[in-house]
Amino acid sequence: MRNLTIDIGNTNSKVAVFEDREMRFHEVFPSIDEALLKSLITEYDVDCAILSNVNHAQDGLVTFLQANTRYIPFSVEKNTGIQNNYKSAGTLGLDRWAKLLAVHRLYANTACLIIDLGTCITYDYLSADARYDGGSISLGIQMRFNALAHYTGNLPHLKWDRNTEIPAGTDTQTAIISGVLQGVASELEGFINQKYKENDTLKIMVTGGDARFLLEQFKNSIFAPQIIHDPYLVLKGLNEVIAFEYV
Ligand SMILES: Nc1ncnc2c1ncn2[C@@H]1O[C@H](COP(=O)(O)OP(=O)(O)OP(=O)(O)O)[C@@H](O)[C@H]1O
Ligand SMILES: CC(C)(CO)[C@@H](O)C(=O)NCCC(=O)O
Ligand SMILES: [K+]
Repeated sequence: MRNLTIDIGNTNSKVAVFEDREMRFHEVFPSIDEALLKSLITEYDVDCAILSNVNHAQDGLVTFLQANTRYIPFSVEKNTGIQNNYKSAGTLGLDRWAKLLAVHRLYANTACLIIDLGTCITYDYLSADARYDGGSISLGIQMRFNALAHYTGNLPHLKWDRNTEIPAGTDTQTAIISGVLQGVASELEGFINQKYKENDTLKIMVTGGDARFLLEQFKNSIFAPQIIHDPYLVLKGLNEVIAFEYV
């Protein structure tokens, strides 16, 4: 069975086609429209489709998928066996839920801290016995640069270059870069350490457009061997909903 999985984020949209659990196609787009979906559905002879959208609603896309595929509505009701204790399950981001479903399948019986460095940075912990009690939502890297410029009179707007090392703050420009990047690095270390102290065998699953920042910062840390980079966690989780029910 060929499944079209779609992850509409706040910056980019990610699309993948799976044949059962094998990924056949993957691409990142600034946005997606019916023409794009139509070409994918035809080219890959898609059977089922599933969508997570944490951006503004795009009802047209849903209507299109309903008409042209076997469309599977995604919600937290689609559950492969996680005990979900999030108190506002109805407002839990579906991208976060999809990642939990993915690690539940990929690393069953293993405690996982999922860190997504996207538009926002999110932290979600799934215990070895598949209990989810929630996590944290924090500002993304570029968003921090944007906010410093937006809420001040004197700070310039900097577009983050992903290759920059954390500088010493010796002038306005480097002071901002240092504050943002060292701030994120310290935050990541704090969240990881907190969980690592509870369980030093946990896996640290890293995803999102800025994942490489974490990989680079912690490549020599004690928990480096436990870090796993998986850019496709949301899409794999979406596919798992279909694979679990229909394969
Ligand atoms: N206007 C913007 N606001 C926030 N981040 C931006 C913006 N433009 C580019 N970015 C970059 O994109 C990153 C997030 O998007 P990216 O696609 O790389 O990750 P993502 O995991 O797909 O995010 P999302 O799923 O939230 O769209 C940001 O951290 C930043 O580096
Ligand atoms: C936190 C984001 C923006 C991360 O993409 C998304 O998961 C979302 O919109 N969540 C809704 C709030 C919540 O997860 O409780
Ligand atoms: K909002």
